[in-house]
Amino acid sequence: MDRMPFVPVRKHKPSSTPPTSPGPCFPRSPALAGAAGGSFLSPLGSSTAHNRLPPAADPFAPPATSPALLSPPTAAPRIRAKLTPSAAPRRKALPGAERADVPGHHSPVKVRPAASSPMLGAPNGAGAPAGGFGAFPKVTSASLAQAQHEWGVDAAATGMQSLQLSERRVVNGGKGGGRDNVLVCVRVRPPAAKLTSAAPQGVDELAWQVDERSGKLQQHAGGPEYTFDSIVTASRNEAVYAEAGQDLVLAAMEGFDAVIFAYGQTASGKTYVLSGNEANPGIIPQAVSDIFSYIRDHPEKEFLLRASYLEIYNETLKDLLDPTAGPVKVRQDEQKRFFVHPLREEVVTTEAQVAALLRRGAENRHVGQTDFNERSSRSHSVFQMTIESRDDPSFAPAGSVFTSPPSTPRRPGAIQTPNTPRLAPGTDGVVRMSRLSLIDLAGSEQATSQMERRSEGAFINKSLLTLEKVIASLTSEAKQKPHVPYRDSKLTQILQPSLSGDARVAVIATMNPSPAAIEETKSTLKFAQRVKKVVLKAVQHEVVDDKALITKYRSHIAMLEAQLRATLAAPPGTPSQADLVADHSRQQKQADRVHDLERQVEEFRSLFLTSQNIEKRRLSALPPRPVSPVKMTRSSSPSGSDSTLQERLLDLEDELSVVREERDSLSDRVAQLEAERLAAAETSTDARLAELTKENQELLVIARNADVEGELKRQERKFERTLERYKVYQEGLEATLEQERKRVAQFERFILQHLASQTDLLAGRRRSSAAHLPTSASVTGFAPLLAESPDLDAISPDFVELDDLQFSQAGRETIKRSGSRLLL
Ligand SMILES: Nc1ncnc2c1ncn2[C@@H]1O[C@H](COP(=O)(O)OP(=O)(O)OP(=O)(O)O)[C@@H](O)[C@H]1O
Repeated sequence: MDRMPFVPVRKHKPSSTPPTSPGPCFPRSPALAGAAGGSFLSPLGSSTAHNRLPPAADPFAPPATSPALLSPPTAAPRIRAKLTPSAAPRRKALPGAERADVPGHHSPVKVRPAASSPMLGAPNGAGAPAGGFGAFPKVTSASLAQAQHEWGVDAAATGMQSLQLSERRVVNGGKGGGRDNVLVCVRVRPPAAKLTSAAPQGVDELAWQVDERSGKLQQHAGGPEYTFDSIVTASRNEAVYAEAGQDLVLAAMEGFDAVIFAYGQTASGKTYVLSGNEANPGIIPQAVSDIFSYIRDHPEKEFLLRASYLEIYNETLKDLLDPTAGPVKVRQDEQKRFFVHPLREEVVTTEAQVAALLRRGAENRHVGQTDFNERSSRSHSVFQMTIESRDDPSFAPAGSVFTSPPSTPRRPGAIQTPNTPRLAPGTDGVVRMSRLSLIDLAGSEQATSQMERRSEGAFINKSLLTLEKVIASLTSEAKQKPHVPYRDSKLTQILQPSLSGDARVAVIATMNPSPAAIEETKSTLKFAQRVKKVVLKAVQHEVVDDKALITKYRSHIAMLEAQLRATLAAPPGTPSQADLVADHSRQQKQADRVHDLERQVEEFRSLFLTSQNIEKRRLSALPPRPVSPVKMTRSSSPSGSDSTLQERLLDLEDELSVVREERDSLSDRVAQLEAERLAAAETSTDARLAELTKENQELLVIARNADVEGELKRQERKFERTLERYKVYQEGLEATLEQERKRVAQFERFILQHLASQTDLLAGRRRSSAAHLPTSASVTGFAPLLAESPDLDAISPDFVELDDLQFSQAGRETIKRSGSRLLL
């Protein structure tokens, strides 16, 4: 399957109605599905089928395959713009999306598709209107029976008797005169009691009487009757899409700008109808699905699609695909048309890609809880798809052989496949460029209990009020056309190019049928009534210069191919023994260059969508189909043995499919090799990176070590110097100490001598006093005497005459510090 589950933009409680089938990504309406083998036939190509009123019992029963689908697609109407000199891009659109609009109310490019077109539906028959929006016939939607079944509402009891018809007539089918009005479809939400399982299962009182057949609506209590293009009460979103979406999507595919917006009070179902949920896909997923189906069904064209997604919150624009980018602004070009810049646009090639993009954008949207809606959109969101297309000159109608010569010479031996470039440089045709805008407006609300919600509400209401004023001015019947205040809000600035005339516009007015919401519903209906009067003159946009992205990409591919040719044509290396290595590396470089150019060409080509590659993408998701024995037999039988042209064609088709398979397997091989090459490159890059990191770390360590060493050395030197200083100091101290020691010893000696002499003297005196010994007795033997004398301790230093002693200053101080009484 090429469809991935579609995740809705907003979270909704699953519809009370079980889906008719499990919800694939962007599931098609069962009404849109083809009959054969579940395969899908373009809903756009089979609009006839949609117009058939489905059986009452099963309003979404698959229609029979339209034979028109099998007709050669060349029968499609070819529409060419007759561009005047002033048809150069009149408005500067989004970056890379310049467009040439055709001025004038009677535009030569405003073409009504032929009713007999196989793409556009059946010949004008019952219910197939002509002209205006009706040029693309309307389809029926769900019946009252379904609505009643879904809502569990007794129509008689609720005053909705008029809904009891199983078929609805096409409302407001045709408008002539080259002018269209805005298409307005009212979508009536189920009553609250049916939305929440928590709510009592009683029947909500309904304030409105709805007649889906005539598109009329009136309050039970009386009051004005409102008439719209269509009214849908069914829960299934397919019904709304059929009424107000599909025609516009088709128009967009044909080169018309188209805008669909949902308007209504908060919680009335705007997001539900636009985005829906997996079980009940909304307008956006259905539109995307149809866009891809249209491409599948138009092999004569090639397409380039891109998408953008932005929101307006509190009058500030935010690019939902690139929310961190700088401020997004609305600017005006020289034609005074507003455009948004800068805005990220992404080229998309599959539905799954678009679904992913929508999911990404939705995650960045502002939502909050209000008194009325658990997840209320607090912003207006604008999802846009830009569609570029052009005729494929190399297209050969179904059944014919692929005969066009390739525009790019291939390398010898390269397999020529139908995927070779389709357009040679210089043969580019006119490009159609259009934009489909799907806008989910924030809900208007009268009052809310929360502060933040209140300020948001003020912005929301202001922009909606400005929208109303703009609509009022546009529909004014005053002779002098009033000023249209587009400028007063971002929303109206963005809508200006569409509302001012050259786009197709549909408004889905959503309403809550409860009496509690009557005032808001009335104001929604009044708005819808007014907007219906806006007259449009939609024009088909064609671009003849190279402003279209499709042309730019094609030119780029041509340039790359030229480079590729030049690289391939480069003379082969002249190997010489001496220069063998250099030559080898040159050849390697050349091969890499070729590979790179081929990859680039392939990458750019893959952005283009054709019925062929879209189908290939879809099939590549399926398991490979074995070649049937019949085919093998036929392809191996000698050519010419089948004489009929039919047989020959079948053979050729088989050959073609073999070549395609071969091509596919080669592409796969290329992809595999590329992946291997990238992996190898990555591995070697990783290895080199690791090496460099290691080296770097080592260098860092070395650098740091170098530093540490330096630091250590510095410290060491410092320590050494300090040590030296200390050594000197120590030496000084030691010298001083030595000196002091000497002095002390000297002093001791002196004292001892002094004591000895005193002792001697004393002893002499004693002797002389005792035996009259002479006082000149020798002091020899003083020491033993000193040691032995018990009286020595009693010798008082007081006897020493300090003044007589030879002390140094230091010695004196030492003695002083010792507290000796010598100095006292
Ligand atoms: N037709 C419907 N069928 C079933 N459920 C619906 C339908 N319309 C709305 N709902 C439910 O009603 C609730 C509110 O719907 P939704 O969020 O779409 O309203 P809203 O108009 O977008 O509100 P807001 O302006 O606050 O964003 C949702 O839970 C949604 O599922």
